[in-house]
Amino acid sequence: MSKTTVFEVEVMFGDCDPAGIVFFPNFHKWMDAASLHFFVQCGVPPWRELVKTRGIIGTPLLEVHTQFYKPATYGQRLQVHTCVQTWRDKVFIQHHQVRRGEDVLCEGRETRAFCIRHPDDPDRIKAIPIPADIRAQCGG
Ligand SMILES: CC(C)(COP(=O)(O)OP(=O)(O)OC[C@H]1O[C@@H](n2cnc3c(N)ncnc32)[C@H](O)[C@@H]1OP(=O)(O)O)[C@@H](O)C(=O)NCCC(=O)NCCSC(=O)c1ccc(O)cc1
Repeated sequence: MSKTTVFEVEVMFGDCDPAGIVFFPNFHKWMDAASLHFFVQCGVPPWRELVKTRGIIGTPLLEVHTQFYKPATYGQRLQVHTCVQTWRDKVFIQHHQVRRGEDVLCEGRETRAFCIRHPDDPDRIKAIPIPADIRAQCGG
């Protein structure tokens, strides 16, 4: 079963719209930060190391689905609970639940892939089969 990690966020005034509620792209920014935090917490080296040792540039996003249930505002502390819901051959679905204590504010499901630079074209990237050792580190 996948590990679950928790990434803490303190909402700042500048994260909010004029009505004082968090502007939605910020939830996606925090989910992306929580995604990398998940792998680092599982013992996977950060991408700047993996690119040098294995050519892996990171886990770009292929698809995202998010539902928003309750708003948040500045001065609040949020927790992003992250796990990998599904592992396929080349892609995985990472699930993020953004909570304020017991309250669930929103949930996102991101489809991501481990990618390298395309061997034939430096402007493109290419998904690789999910490395078995990384999957095992994440409890997959
Ligand atoms: C990811 C790709 C390289 C995959 O292309 P290919 O290498 O040719 O892969 P394939 O077409 O063989 O597909 C591989 C798998 O991906 C799946 N796939 C491919 N595209 C998609 C999309 N768009 N949605 C869902 N699933 C997809 C496909 O179904 C295959 O799944 P399995 O059958 O289960 O294996 C290419 O689709 C691409 O370049 N997409 C654009 C990625 C992008 O620009 N994302 C947004 C910005 S990057 C970003 O936000 C980021 C975050 C974190 C980081 O660490 C790095 C970057």
